[in-house]
Amino acid sequence: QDLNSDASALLAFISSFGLTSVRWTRSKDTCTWQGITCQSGRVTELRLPGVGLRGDIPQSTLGNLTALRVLSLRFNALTGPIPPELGDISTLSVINLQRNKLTGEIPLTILSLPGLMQLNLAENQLSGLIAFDFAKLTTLQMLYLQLNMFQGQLPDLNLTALSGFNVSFNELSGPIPPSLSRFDATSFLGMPLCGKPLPPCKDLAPVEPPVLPPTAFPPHASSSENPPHTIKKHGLSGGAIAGIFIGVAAVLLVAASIFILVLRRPEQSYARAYQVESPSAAVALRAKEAMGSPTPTLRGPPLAARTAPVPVPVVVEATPPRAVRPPQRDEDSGASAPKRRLVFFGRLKKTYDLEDLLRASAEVLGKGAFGTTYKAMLEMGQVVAVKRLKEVNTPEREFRDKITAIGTMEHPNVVPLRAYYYNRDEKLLVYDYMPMGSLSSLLHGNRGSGRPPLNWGTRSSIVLAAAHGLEYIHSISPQSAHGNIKASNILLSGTNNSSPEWARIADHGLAHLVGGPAAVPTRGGAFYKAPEVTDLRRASQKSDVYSFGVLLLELLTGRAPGHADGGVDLPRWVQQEFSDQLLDVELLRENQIAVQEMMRMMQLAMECVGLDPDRRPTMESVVRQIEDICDLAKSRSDSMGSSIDDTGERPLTSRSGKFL
Ligand SMILES: Nc1ncnc2c1ncn2[C@@H]1O[C@H](COP(=O)(O)OP(=O)(O)OP(=O)(O)O)[C@@H](O)[C@H]1O
Repeated sequence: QDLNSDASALLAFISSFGLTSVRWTRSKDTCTWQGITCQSGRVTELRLPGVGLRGDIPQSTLGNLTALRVLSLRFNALTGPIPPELGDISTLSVINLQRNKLTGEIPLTILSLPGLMQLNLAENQLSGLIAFDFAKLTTLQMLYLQLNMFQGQLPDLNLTALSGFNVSFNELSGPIPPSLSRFDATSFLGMPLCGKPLPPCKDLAPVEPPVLPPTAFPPHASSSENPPHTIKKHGLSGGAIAGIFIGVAAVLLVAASIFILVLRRPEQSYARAYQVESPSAAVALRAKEAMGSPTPTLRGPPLAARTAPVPVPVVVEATPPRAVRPPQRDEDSGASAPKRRLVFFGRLKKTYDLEDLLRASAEVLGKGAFGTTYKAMLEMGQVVAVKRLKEVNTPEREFRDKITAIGTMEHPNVVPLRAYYYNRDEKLLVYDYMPMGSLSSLLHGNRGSGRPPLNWGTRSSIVLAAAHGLEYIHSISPQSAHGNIKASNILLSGTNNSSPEWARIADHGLAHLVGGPAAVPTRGGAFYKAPEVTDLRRASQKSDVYSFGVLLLELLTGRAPGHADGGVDLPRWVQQEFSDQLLDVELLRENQIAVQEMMRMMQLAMECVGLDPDRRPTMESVVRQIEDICDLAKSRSDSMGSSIDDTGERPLTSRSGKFL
């Protein structure tokens, strides 16, 4: 077999889909075709992510590509079964069919591939058992099967090379076998599984805490919510109940809380993204989002970033040495070449391009009102945050003008937009990655599980930084407003809170950029919204001030808005009971002077959340007032002349050093 027979197989494959955006023709060298890589005169890689392939994968085509190493047809609309003939391609090391509509079982032939390293079949409609034959794939490094309909129990797969694994949101049940217990809880979400890293299968066994996603969402603020449907209490044996009833109750409580922490986020995320109420409904509807567009997903193991509340690995592609590719760009997604460029802002040297982005390792950080945000790790080591916008109804010209205005903003407390990509089907925004995640996860994440309290000095320095950022946005023009100020849009750049840049505002300008129904707040965003705002696009500077006031109240009370005191909104709750009793328990260790500062800050917050927009202060005034309050703290700490205050914590004003 040779390149000619490879070309025939490829043409037979593509022609079965009828009209596609893929233009392969015999008149050009096969190795220059879109998505094709050759080595030693054979086709070794076939990558056509998100090109709109619709229909069954044809039989007797791909099987003839006998030198193929990488097959990536992710993000298409492929239906029918996975062709068993893939198992005949003994050279295959990467198969990525993520997010299609494939049905049936995984062919056993694939499980005999001698050098398979990455298998990503996530987000399909595959069913059947997860066969014990997986154990034969001794070279397998990544196995992603999440969001399918696999049933039965997990087999004991002693795959020592496996470093990425996810079976979340299938129909599996029973114990997690010991060989898979080294993966964290996020690999097993949404199903009645038990055993490490989830709570043990027997209720009376001691509860081992699962490995929590580092920023698993919170805490006390959400305890009133219904637990996910997978949380089940099992019956207890009679003797044990008699003996240790109280102990068991406590253990169950802890287990349930841990479960809520682990499971709540992904459920929220999927459910929110698909506007449904449960993961299973989300599974059913997710195909809606699956059509046709390339996503920055890529290679390498998913990393557990602190900022990734939902570390669902979206990806996988090649680790094998890549062949030298022809100098073509953007071939993966099939749109016209001239427009397929990242447009960069600012003076920073351009060190990557769209293709690098598409090939980077990616991990979902979360889904918001405007789309999904990914952490992308570029091959050259750089890490960026990529927001993939959904439902942009703004005409191209207007989009480019608005995004340019956002891109030219420059302030130490505003997350810089570095580049964007625009075509009809896909809009990507590239931001600096903020490694410490959001204020929301810092404030609410892992509460009660032993994380150090977030002291007043740290909180006030975040408030001041965010206020500076918002003041800057408002200074651009009288109409310039953020429109979506909330704790998950305040991001932290590192652990050094003495750096003026350490807290920054994200998502600036997006409410105005994205037209249509997407301009609806998410993740509690509604609870930060000023009462006069019905559409985020109509947000004003005064409505930003309102949202900022809610944020202040959140930092002071430690309560996420919308959940305070059984669902009462924060401004009303604080107005009713304005007192230091409302301060976050984590702040109770602070001394009396600090409490006075907090109460001044609470007063300022209440002015910000006044119902009459005209009577709310400007951000300029808010900044001055916060500076006043912080200065008070400074003089107090100076007069104490010690680096450790009488609470045993760092002085309030030492806005320096590490906060954790
Ligand atoms: N530049 C970034 N660096 C690190 N994390 C980020 C970055 N941008 C966003 N994130 C995180 O990614 C997650 C998803 O963000 P995204 O902006 O898509 O949604 P959101 O903030 O939850 O909602 P909304 O779209 O309403 O703002 C959030 O947890 C956010 O803190």
